[in-house]
Amino acid sequence: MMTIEIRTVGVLGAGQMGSGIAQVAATAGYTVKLADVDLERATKATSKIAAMLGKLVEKGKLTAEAAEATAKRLIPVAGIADFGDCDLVIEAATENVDLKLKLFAACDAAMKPDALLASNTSSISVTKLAAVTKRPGKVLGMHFMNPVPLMRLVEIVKAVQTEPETYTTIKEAAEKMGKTVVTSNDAPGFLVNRILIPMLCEAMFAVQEGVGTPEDIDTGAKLGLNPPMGPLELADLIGLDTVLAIANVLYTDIGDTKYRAPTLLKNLVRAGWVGKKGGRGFYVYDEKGQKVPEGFVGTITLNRPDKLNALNAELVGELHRVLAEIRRDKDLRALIVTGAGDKAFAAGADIAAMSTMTGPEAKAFGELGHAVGAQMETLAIPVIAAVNGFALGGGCEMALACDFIHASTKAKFGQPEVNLGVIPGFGGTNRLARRVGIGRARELCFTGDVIGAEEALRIGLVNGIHAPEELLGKVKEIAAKIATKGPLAVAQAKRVLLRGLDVPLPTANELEVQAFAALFGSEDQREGMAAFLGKRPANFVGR
Ligand SMILES: CCCCCCCCCCCCCC(=O)CC(=O)SCCNC(=O)CCNC(=O)[C@H](O)C(C)(C)COP(=O)(O)OP(=O)(O)OC[C@H]1O[C@@H](n2cnc3c(N)ncnc32)[C@H](O)[C@@H]1OP(=O)(O)O
Ligand SMILES: NC(=O)C1=CN([C@@H]2O[C@H](COP(=O)(O)OP(=O)(O)OC[C@H]3O[C@@H](n4cnc5c(N)ncnc54)[C@H](O)[C@@H]3O)[C@@H](O)[C@H]2O)C=CC1
Repeated sequence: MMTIEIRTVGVLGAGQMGSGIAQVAATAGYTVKLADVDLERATKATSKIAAMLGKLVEKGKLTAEAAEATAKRLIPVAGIADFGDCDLVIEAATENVDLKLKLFAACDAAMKPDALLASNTSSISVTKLAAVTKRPGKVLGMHFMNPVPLMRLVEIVKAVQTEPETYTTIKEAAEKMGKTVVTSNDAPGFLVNRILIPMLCEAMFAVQEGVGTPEDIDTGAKLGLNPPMGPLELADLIGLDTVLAIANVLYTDIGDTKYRAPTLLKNLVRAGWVGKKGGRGFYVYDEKGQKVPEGFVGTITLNRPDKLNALNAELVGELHRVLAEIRRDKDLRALIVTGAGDKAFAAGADIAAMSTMTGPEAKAFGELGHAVGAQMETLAIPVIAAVNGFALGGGCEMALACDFIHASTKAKFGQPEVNLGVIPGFGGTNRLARRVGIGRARELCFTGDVIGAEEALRIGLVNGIHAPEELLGKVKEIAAKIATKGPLAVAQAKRVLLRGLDVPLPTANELEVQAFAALFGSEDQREGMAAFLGKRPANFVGR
């Protein structure tokens, strides 16, 4: 029986696997139609693939002409209805049996009768998928490995119904994409995941039972068994939702409790911590997908929400103590300050407590506030204010003592002390003037006006504004990014930027050059430059 010649390939699902499959198929010379839940996602993925091809050109691994020709062969489409002229469709949507059954039926209806239909599923029965189509003989599994452009294997899974010609044609297509093929019959997990997933789950059980930390388990596996990644790093890369889905298929279809998923895995997925693609799993990742060691970012929450986190002696004294502890912590690389509740960062110094103060008492309180501000400014690590609501009076001043501020769109800022017959006593005059300029600082301090987040952004009081529910996540991302940089370098940058504000420019430049030179010879300087030259991420130790 003649089989179809493959010229146009449809890829359904433009996530990490679908994008990789589209890239290798287009590189192999196929015209590729890429679809996801909508055209926007498919277009975004296509642009990402084009950027990836650009990087290969920069690295000399692909010619500019080849990259351009490959990018031209990639066409984002709105959905399955556009697969009518495809000779092969490879489904790479989320690992969910009901979804895949639905997508297979829809693809079958849209595709021409002689076209082939493959699934990149990691575990779901291909026989079951074939059975919902009118072309069961033309269906099979085409299981690529992650990351697709780098991994050489494709596991072809024969459904019970798969015709020999379908297998041969797909094997040739996989080989044209530069892959080596192994063949599996249709059984839960096929060959590779039957072996891999129990191993990943066993590593998770070890964490769950407190046998070892994720870091020790991964290091043990890497150095003791020699795979390029540890099992928990690999689980994060695959996607914990995908690992859970595969584990569930193995457990349900084989029926042996040894395949059950660990509660820890279920909980991480419930929390939305699905691994590298979601920014957090067993490890935390920055937006470039680089691992951020945990424990490097600390958070202080001003916690008196019933009084809008107003600063009383107890709260400020506690802050003083905690900051002193943080100064001694050699592991922290960034600190976030935020307010409890959804209404305030801090609505100022406690007015009830201040109302009975004498001049000398007020002086002592002001000095305590300034001591806290100086503690934050002179910490070696950056301090970021996540302003989630009112930041008035002492609250605004506390945010100003942080290195920079991000705010929720609901945040409000002001120095309303003149309404109480006093002036800011915690740095609100001078730090505000340095942040937004003397004219704006004067106006805010003289009028007591309260401004919204947009205006605060416009005048440079805050660096960014975010939806309230996204604020802390965004600030954590920034802090996590800082935590991946050289801690000594960040500390020197913070020191020079602060001290340089108060001295003439030539002196500030001298400070800079001294700090620049002082970093040479540090382990971090050697590591940072060696990592760049070795084309690998740097692993800074803060020495
Ligand atoms: C003991 C002294 C402190 C020692 C620490 C040292 C710190 C550093 C010393 C430096 C001294 C100088 C600091 C400084 O620059 C001076 C100031 O900060 S003066 C204060 C400036 N802030 C304000 O004027 C804001 C006052 N608050 C408001 O205007 C409103 O609360 C606000 C518009 C923010 C919100 O209004 P609304 O939504 O209607 O909420 P409520 O008003 O009902 O507030 C709920 C609850 O919280 C209490 N509260 C709010 N702000 C303060 C405050 N600053 N002090 C004390 N209590 C506050 C409010 O009274 C309500 O409490 P209930 O018990 O429910 O009535
Ligand atoms: N992540 C991995 O390491 C590997 C995953 N696989 C398999 O590849 C498939 C995809 O996995 P990933 O790319 O990792 O997941 P992913 O979460 O990165 O991508 C899934 C994509 O499917 C899309 N999608 C969901 N519903 C859809 C619908 N109705 N129509 C069109 N698109 C839809 C999503 O929008 C998303 O872009 C799964 O079957 C998985 O088991 C196979 C090998 C390795």
